[in-house]
Amino acid sequence: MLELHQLMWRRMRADFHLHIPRLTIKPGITLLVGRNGAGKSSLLHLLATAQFPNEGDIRYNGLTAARDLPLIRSQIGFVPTGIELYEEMKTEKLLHYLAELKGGAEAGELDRLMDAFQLMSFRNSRIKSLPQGIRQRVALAQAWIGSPPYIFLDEPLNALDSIERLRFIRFVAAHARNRTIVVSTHELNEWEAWSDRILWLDEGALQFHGSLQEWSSHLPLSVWEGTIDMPAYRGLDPAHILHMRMNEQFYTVRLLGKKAPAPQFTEQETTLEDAYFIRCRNQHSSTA
Ligand SMILES: Nc1ncnc2c1ncn2[C@@H]1O[C@H](COP(=O)(O)OP(=O)(O)OP(=O)(O)O)[C@@H](O)[C@H]1O
Repeated sequence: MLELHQLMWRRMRADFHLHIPRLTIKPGITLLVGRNGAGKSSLLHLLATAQFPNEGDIRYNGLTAARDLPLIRSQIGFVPTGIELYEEMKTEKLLHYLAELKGGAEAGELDRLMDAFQLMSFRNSRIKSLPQGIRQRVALAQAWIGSPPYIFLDEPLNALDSIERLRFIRFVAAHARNRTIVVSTHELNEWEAWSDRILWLDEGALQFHGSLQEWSSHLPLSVWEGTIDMPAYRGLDPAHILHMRMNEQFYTVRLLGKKAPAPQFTEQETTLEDAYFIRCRNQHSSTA
């Protein structure tokens, strides 16, 4: 469990600060969402002790960086975006080296990780020769060395193909028990079936933290789907349209609204991404 108390961090030479008065992140998968520049990477760097807050602290099951930094770091797996790997090293050598830095791996652990991340056929390839998606898999695999109880992943699906994305999400979900995993992502729908909670940041401030069900409940707009002709389609507010598919002269539309735009529209289940659009719109219109 992670507890944040009066956390304040100011980015040097930038007009940005992250301020979270109080937050408890429980074990399971927490999705960290927000617009570009909201502070997701900043928060992950703080959680991973790659940065330290200017004020306040983070407790890792009661441990604090001020007293217990090496112990905390030994319990963290972190994948930042744009992670730099040792280009000249071969995959297996790199994982062994990183394992040594973390205090060593258990017998067979690196083979199991290379197997889980489909890296066996690249074990003797130099990092610099690997395609982007394979490098990302090496970056993801290293975070699990030592089976750490805290895992922080910054946009981990970047560069992975669809099959690898699903395989990775499944792997994370299978290893989420008794682990606190925080994943920054713009792919809410891909994580929807596998996650426990959402944490939404905007301009460095916490906007929401709760279950997926709470995230998608009590929203000011609903989601509707129906088929209409071109004149009716032209009358819709484009800002409310989520999807549109044209078949001959008719349009099948999925959109946001307080009520159905026409009688043939039916209310749809609100996905995590729909709820994100609704919440962002609502916040924007209330602050405009
Ligand atoms: N290297 C940097 N130098 C200066 N300012 C930066 C740097 N990286 C980020 N920032 C600024 O810090 C703030 C927070 O950025 P951060 O990267 O934490 O946001 P984010 O939510 O992760 O965004 P994204 O979704 O684009 O990755 C933003 O105002 C951003 O412009």
